Amino acid sequence: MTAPRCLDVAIGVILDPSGACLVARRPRDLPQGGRWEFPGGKVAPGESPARALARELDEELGILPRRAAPLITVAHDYPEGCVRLHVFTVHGYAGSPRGREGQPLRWVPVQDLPGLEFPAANRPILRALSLPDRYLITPDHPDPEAVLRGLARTLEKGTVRLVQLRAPAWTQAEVLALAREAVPLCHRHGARILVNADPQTAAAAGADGVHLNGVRLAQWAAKGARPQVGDGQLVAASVHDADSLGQARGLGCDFVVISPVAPTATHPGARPLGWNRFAELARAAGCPVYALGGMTPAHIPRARARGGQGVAGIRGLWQGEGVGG
Ligand SMILES: Nc1nc2c([nH]c(=O)n2[C@H]2C[C@H](O)[C@@H](COP(=O)(O)OP(=O)(O)OP(=O)(O)O)O2)c(=O)[nH]1
Ligand SMILES: [Mg+2]
Repeated sequence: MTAPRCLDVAIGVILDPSGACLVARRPRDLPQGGRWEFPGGKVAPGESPARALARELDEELGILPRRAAPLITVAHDYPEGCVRLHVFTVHGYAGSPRGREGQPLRWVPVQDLPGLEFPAANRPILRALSLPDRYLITPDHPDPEAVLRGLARTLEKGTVRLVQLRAPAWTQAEVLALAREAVPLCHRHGARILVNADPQTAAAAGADGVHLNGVRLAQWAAKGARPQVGDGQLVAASVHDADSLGQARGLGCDFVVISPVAPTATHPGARPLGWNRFAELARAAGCPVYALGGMTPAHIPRARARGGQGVAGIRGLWQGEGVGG
């Protein structure tokens, strides 16, 4: 038996230059009624999601999108059926939005969106809006001072806002000591930092979340429990195939890193997945995904065009010593 098809829906996250976003309230008598939503609606047979977006924004708001870019695609099972949301950010449009179907509209700063009640399927959309297009992973260097110097130099450039502290060769106590210095350094630069460690170490360091490597991901998946992190804290994971992606989905990870997409000097023996496989896994992820393995900022458009949030990397994003080879 084939699985029932999902209902395809095109959605626009309409942003103004101040960083506010347009939301509408769904009529009470519809599925998910009374909740806030991003304007959009069902993709008609034979229509592309981008065309459906333009038609729906005209029907619902009387505007024509000028600059729309894919943000994320998420599938979600509601009791009444499965929906697949094709989400675009809209940065420019013709006309001025009004609720043509009588629906109340509001402009809300993006950082305040989590305070509104949205349909359950929207959680990954809010996550994607809160995450940057690159995720720096610190190099595996034997000298903690060199890691901190390189991290400071990288953060000073102002392009990195999300960091994974990764020191696989170190003891738990050494990772904690380094994390206690790296966390305030990142926060001073307005960046968030996840520690690749057990959740207690990440919490003890005051980090913004935990990054699960493949082994920890499998352990937590076997327990069937998402690691306990504080409210608003992130849980991320490293994924290499459909099995580990399924584990991350099961734990409700906030985002994942998929690798290796291209050949990488860090793991010279690993067979690259390639961009097509990356795109397939990204579509199935149900959360934002970063491409890792041979990535530089120049690959961000390619990653985004394939459903990714952006790129993750050591060499390609690091501004200090400590990256050999
Ligand atoms: N528009 C929109 N729909 C969402 C969001 N989140 C979410 O789960 N959905 C679901 C609810 C519905 O099952 C489906 C969208 O259907 P819709 O009611 O907007 O469709 P439509 O505009 O074509 O409406 P209609 O012509 O059938 O009245 O997607 C969201 O943020 N915006
Ligand atoms: Mg609609």
